[in-house]
Amino acid sequence: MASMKNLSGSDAAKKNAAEKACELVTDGMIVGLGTGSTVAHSIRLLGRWVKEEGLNIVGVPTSYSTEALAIECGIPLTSLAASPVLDIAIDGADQVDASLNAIKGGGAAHTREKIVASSAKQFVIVADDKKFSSILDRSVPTEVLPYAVKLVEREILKLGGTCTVRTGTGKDGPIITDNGNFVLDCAFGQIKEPALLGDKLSRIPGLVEHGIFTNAAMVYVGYENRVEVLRRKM
Ligand SMILES: O=C(CO)[C@H](O)[C@H](O)COP(=O)(O)O
Repeated sequence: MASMKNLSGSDAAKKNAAEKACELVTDGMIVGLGTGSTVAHSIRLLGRWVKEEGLNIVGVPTSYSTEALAIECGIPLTSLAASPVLDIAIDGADQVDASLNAIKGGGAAHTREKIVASSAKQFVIVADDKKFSSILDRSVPTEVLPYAVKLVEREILKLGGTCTVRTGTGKDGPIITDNGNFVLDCAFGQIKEPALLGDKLSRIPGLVEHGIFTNAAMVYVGYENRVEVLRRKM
């Protein structure tokens, strides 16, 4: 079984990071809502603020699961078609380095996550300390048109990587993304130049999107009893 979600990390550390980042959200904002167990803590807290304190925000979800959670939490939603520029996007990550580069896509939502992150004036990552690494070396999730899988596999090999079609969500065969595509997890070993690798992946026909994110303005790293905030150097 090929699956990405093999990270531990304490829920308290995730919650600390996710809730601290909510302090960036103010009245009137359009907020990109990421996907995963860490940012779910942000969504629940924002929902409480909407219900109990009258916080006036609208969210743009990055997946069907986040849409359902946001609705359950009482956060009004809009779409990118109606609200193309977001004030902030908050999302989790699978691995992040000191230069604020990140690997995302453990939940197979990285295509919509990247669209939302890129539509925001400020993209903020929330992660527990286990996700922080001196160098990115996890597999890079890629979303791939089923029609193009063999071509993408060959191109990844040419780039020095190996890839596995992701399975393991309770259905036989490949998992299917919210956009109807496959996920190929691509291992490259240590990624010394994440932006360069990202550019090369973006040029492969049929590869819809990859999980290397290089546009975070801030990363909130949560520990059991504190939060460290990393800011992009200008
Ligand atoms: O990129 C993602 C989904 O595609 C998630 O943000 C990432 O996998 C982190 O998830 P979690 O907070 O559950 O560890």
